[in-house]
Amino acid sequence: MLKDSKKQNFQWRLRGLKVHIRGKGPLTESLKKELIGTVWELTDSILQAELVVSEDLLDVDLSGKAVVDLYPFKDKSVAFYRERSVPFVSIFPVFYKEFAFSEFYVLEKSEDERITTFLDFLKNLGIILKDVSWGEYKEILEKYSVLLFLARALKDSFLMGYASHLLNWREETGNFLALAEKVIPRLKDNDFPVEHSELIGEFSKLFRPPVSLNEMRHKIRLIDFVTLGLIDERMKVAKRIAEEKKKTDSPVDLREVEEQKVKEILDRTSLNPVRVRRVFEEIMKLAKEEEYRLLGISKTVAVLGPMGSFSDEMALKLIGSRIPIKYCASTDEIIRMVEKGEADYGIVPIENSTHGTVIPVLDALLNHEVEVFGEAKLEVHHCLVAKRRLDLKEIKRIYSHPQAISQSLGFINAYLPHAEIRYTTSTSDAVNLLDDESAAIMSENAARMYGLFILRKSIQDLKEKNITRFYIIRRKTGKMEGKYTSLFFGVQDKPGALKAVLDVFANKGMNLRKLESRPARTFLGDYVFFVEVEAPLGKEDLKDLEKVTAFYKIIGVFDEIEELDVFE
Ligand SMILES: O=C(O)C(=O)C[C@]1(C(=O)O)C=C[C@@H](O)C=C1
Repeated sequence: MLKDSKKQNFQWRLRGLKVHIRGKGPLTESLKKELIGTVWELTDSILQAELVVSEDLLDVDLSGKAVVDLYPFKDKSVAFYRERSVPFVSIFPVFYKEFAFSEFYVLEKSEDERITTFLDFLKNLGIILKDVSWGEYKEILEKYSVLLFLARALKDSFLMGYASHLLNWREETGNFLALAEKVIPRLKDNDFPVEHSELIGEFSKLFRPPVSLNEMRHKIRLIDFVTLGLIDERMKVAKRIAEEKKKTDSPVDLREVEEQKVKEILDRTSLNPVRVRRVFEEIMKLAKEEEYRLLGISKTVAVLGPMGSFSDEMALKLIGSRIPIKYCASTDEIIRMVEKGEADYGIVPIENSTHGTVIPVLDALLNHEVEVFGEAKLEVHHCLVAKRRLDLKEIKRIYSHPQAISQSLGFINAYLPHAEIRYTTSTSDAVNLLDDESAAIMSENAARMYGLFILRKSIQDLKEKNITRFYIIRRKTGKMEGKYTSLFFGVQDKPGALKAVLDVFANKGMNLRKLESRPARTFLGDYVFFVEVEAPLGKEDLKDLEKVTAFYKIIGVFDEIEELDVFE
């Protein structure tokens, strides 16, 4: 127990062992530095062990003395004692005030009577001594860092600093002074409540196999506590990352980073990979929620990724920031995410002035429960890009999204007839496939973002009016506000059935902007129709539609929008 922490010479008693710290004058900054000690010098009487500490081992006169080495980075300290032929025992953990520990690991020891007496003394205190190899020691050090993080959860500021240090121990090895600088401010009050030591002592049991059911339950409780402390710590780091993201306007949600992380984790476990994945995905979800909250973002927007796709460009135009964007691998995934509530909004291309309707989007809108509540247009210019400067005739393959390929067919047929066309899930995704003999078609922005070489600009067939129209979707609300209505319908297989539906619109003076037919996927020749009507359909209109259709499904009533509010 620490008796007097304010005076220069202070001592405490732990399980009968009196520890005395030597020092002159008041507790100065330099003495505080010394408190980060590493060696205990064993005097004649073991009960008067004296702590002689220094941040620099070389300062200590060790002649004729035996030493208890407490320095955590033992490859340094053990070599030091060996070189000087000082009898020593190298133990872990640092039994500073945490003398409550019930286990000590002994890494190396000299044959010396004082050392033997000292170790016997520890044993008599009920402490278990375990000999460990260097490999085991490294593992223990890492586990110990987890333990110390618990101390952090307990708001013990000294151990808090030390714990964070230990987690970075590889980087910090050899930089003891820097460590001291970090930890010393935390020693300011010099107040180490002993309860913490005891609790930490409890936690040391984490490393001992539990025997009774009670012990096992206790151990699980402790592990949960430590896990929570670590998750909390993780959240703090994520929030700091969020601040960085704000500076660079980078998205919070980074699927590729997450996927890579999960892969590394799964490589290290033999547990059920599906469940382990779920655990970590949930933790990352928590981190993302915290990041969004911190950044004042309450809504997220799913678009086709990776960054640099035309959908990304559209989103940036509508939102003004990439922070709320979630990048998806396909338009189908976007629609599913919105349907499930995993993203508040989705931005999907519905048609292009050169290539026409984006069929996969149309089909997905029929099969999922989402609602279009806005539309927006983007002028699209394509560039031919490559990893290096290439002559067009050297290009063996061209990678891009089917829409971009189709919009640039004139150029491809004229200048790249020899090249093989390979489709990608988005224009920007082509960057992941490029090699030295291939080119991609993507936006100028994407090419710059990925540091690609622009071989030709504006290669799309329609030079001025290559425009893509996007639908902005959300989960179904049933609201019917806006100038336009999108709907699917089916009719009976009889003459004039389609005309009867079109007449409903014609008789009401409603112009049609778009008409498509899609296979109903029942029998050959069965179709579902899609129309965009230049009017908001009301209850009466729907009643009239019901009379002439086999079914209908409203996809949305909407207006053209210029911005999308994610701060609501
Ligand atoms: O690495 C980041 O950018 C983070 O914000 C951290 C984190 C995570 O929790 O692991 C969170 C969100 C990103 O989707 C990826 C990873």
